[in-house]
Amino acid sequence: MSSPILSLKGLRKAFGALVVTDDVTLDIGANELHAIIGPNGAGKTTLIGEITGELSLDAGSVTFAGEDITRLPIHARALKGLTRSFQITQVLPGFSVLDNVATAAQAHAGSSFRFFGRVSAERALNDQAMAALEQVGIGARAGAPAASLSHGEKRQLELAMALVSRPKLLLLDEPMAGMGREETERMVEVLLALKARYPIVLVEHDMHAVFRLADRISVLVYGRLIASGTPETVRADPAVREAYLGEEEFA
Ligand SMILES: Nc1ncnc2c1ncn2[C@@H]1O[C@H](COP(=O)(O)OP(=O)(O)OP(=O)(O)O)[C@@H](O)[C@H]1O
Repeated sequence: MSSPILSLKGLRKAFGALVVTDDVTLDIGANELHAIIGPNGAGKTTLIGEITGELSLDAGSVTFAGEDITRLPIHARALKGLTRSFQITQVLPGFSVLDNVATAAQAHAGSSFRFFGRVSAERALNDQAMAALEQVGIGARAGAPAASLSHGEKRQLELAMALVSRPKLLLLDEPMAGMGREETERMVEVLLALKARYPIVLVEHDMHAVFRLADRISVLVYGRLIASGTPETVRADPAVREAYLGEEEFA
């Protein structure tokens, strides 16, 4: 692997007596979509929280784009391009889809537009927002109120809001959650296009989606990585098959 965009070394975290991250060491390549799978309660969301800085670690280190960020707070990590989408994004339902994304772009840009006039700054933010909406496949909905979007379109909007923060790595926690077949298929198509532009860490329960998207897969069980490798290796791994006993993707 060329030098990884993200390196996790010996991560450990316990909630009381419950060890939820148990000596996790993992490299995420600069050009890969890396899926993290595992049964309910395995510690996947916790691991994402440790990467973003929402959760503190008991031990271990996190290196991002060559820099040790273990002690950096969440907003400092976000500014460096470590971008989480889903579960924390605030969509403003009364605003249009475009305004939601433009507002997110402005929040990220901070004062960097201060040399522009107000009108050209607004135009630049709107152009950026429109480009992000096109990338996630809902450009045609730009003028609609966010409240009128379907569940699947809302997740696409959240993804567009993540894209305008100029991510160096996208962390996606269950982007297909609550979606029907068609919406899932649309999101898979969006992510297939995005993975050519961004490295992605994907936590997802939908195994069809995972196997279509992932370059590599890591499997967490009770906070421990039991396997990590290409989809073919992971699918054939006896320990993984045991953890996923009965699931058709591993049959
Ligand atoms: N703040 C907390 N305090 C105590 N226990 C917690 C806390 N957050 C998570 N846990 C526990 O840590 C374990 C891992 O939870 P986590 O949500 O990371 O799992 P997960 O793999 O993402 O699960 P799912 O697939 O169901 O979303 C679970 O047993 C959960 O109950």
